[in-house]
Amino acid sequence: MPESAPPAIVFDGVEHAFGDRVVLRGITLEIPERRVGVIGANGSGKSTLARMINGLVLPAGGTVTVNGLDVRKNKRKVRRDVGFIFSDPDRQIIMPTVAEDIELSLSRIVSDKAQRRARAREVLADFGLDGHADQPAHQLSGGQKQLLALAAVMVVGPSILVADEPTTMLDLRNALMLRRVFAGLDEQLVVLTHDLPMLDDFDRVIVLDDGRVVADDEPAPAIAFYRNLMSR
Ligand SMILES: Nc1ncnc2c1ncn2[C@@H]1O[C@H](COP(=O)(O)OP(=O)(O)OP(=O)(O)O)[C@@H](O)[C@H]1O
Repeated sequence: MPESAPPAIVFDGVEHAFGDRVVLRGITLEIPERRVGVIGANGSGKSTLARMINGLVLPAGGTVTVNGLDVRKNKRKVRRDVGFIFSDPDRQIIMPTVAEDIELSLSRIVSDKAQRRARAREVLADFGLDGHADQPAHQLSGGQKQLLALAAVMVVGPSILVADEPTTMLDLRNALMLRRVFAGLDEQLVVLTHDLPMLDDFDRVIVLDDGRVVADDEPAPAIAFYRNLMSR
């Protein structure tokens, strides 16, 4: 990213509540870093914060800006720029077969069917799923489904990827595989996770507690702060 580019993600005085429950309290953050982790106790507001980056949740107060665009006013454009991976890939996989799922994503950007089919095969190979193209998607293992969901999101070329607890369903081998895939991505990555070692080589880790940023640092000090907070 050129030094003059504005931070890709900006939260400015963001507040949010669901009914009476206040979930985010005055969040102000500029996030230009490429790999950012967000950690915090259950219910601390991580998912709500992450969903604001692609307009799945709009802030009740303050603004969220992505690639210079106010998310509230540019939801469609921002949705194209921000890929979102849910922790449960079954929420994301739509089509019966693995290849068809990728082809459906591609239909947003490639109009020719034969081109979509060829591109889907390439993408499946990139994500270690070649050989599964014609398999029913529901027959994949949890880790393979996670990879398919990721491939279907990445294939449309988002500039930012937000992943909400991407390793919760994965065994150690697949968690490590996902880490390798993430490490190889050029896109900006925001990961919400309870899998703390995953963040060791990230650029920045943000700690949320009860809707506030309570630490924001390099991984080692931020994770140490969080461990201390949770053991109190
Ligand atoms: N759609 C909703 N309607 C009502 N309350 C909600 C909604 N989404 C989240 N909440 C509440 O907001 C609070 C923060 O939830 P959020 O999912 O952002 O936390 P989190 O830090 O991601 O938690 P976890 O680690 O358990 O996933 C919780 O108390 C939750 O019950």
